[in-house]
Amino acid sequence: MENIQNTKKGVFSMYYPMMLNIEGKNVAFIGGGRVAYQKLKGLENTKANITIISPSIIPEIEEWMKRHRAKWIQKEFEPSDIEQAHIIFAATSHAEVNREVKLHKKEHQLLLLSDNPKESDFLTPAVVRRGKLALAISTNGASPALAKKIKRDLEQQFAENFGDYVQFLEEARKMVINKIDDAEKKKGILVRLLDPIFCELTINGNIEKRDQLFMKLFAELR
Ligand SMILES: C[C@@]1(CC(=O)O)C2=NC(=C\c3[nH]c(c(CCC(=O)O)c3CC(=O)O)Cc3[nH]c(c(CC(=O)O)c3CCC(=O)O)/C=C3\N/C(=C\2)[C@@H](CCC(=O)O)[C@]3(C)CC(=O)O)/[C@H]1CCC(=O)O
Ligand SMILES: NC(=O)c1ccc[n+]([C@@H]2O[C@H](COP(=O)([O-])OP(=O)(O)OC[C@H]3O[C@@H](n4cnc5c(N)ncnc54)[C@H](O)[C@@H]3O)[C@@H](O)[C@H]2O)c1
Repeated sequence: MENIQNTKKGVFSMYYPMMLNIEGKNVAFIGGGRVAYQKLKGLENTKANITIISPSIIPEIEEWMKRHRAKWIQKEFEPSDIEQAHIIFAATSHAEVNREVKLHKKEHQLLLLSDNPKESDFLTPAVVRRGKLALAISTNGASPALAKKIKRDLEQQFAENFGDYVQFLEEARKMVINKIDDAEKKKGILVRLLDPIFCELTINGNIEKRDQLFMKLFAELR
């Protein structure tokens, strides 16, 4: 009940959403169980340097490592393991080990304690990805299960190939920006590209018709 009152008064700390480019950054996992696996999947295609420190890893992680680059060091946590890390996931089943990670991390390193959001520097939202579109859902830690449920709902709303539409918009935008100088005209075409017909034609695979329509619009409005 105390939390409900805090929320009403607006005194809880709000987390800040960001899209991080972590290519080449060192990400350390302490623990190689279910939670570590869930967070690892979220790092797919980020090109981060991932190291897992854990005496054992679950078979799912072993399988995952065949398709994605990550290094497993089979041992228990020691403070020297996180010296070079930019981001740390402490996901062991032992609260005291997680606490030790917190104790030894430096001020500038970002730590997630899987068993203690209040003591963490960040949390991980539920994410729906469709190509370059990312929809992140967070409850600020209030109800991870709700974040997951909303994710499932959104997965139904956004077709599997919705990323193709985002790709089309990116390419069309590049062309508009390269070929048109007038700011108002540019904006006009970019807004018209959001007409649902372009989305529908892309999702249904009518690419030729979509591109014809785009060229027609481009010729009319340029
Ligand atoms: C969304 C998602 C993303 C992801 O993991 O990638 C995510 N948790 C997911 C699922 C999930 N987690 C838990 C359940 C069981 C039901 C329940 O307990 O409610 C379920 C549901 C299930 O598994 O079905 C248990 C749980 N979670 C945390 C604690 C510790 C605590 O709160 O103290 C405990 C208790 C552990 C215990 O009892 O010991 C903490 C966190 N979990 C977060 C994220 C962060 C807040 C996100 C936000 O709300 O903004 C935060 C704060 C830190 C973090 O981990 O980042 C992912 C859905 C993934 C997907 O399917 O897409
Ligand atoms: N944040 C979340 O979304 C979430 C969800 C569920 C559970 N949890 C919490 O996360 C923690 C981990 O849960 P889990 O289901 O992944 O547990 P798990 O038992 O599947 O995995 C724990 C991992 O920690 C490793 N480990 C144990 N001691 C270690 C040490 N000294 N050094 C390095 N690694 C060590 C084990 O080898 C194992 O790989 C629990 O505290 C749980 O309460 C968090």
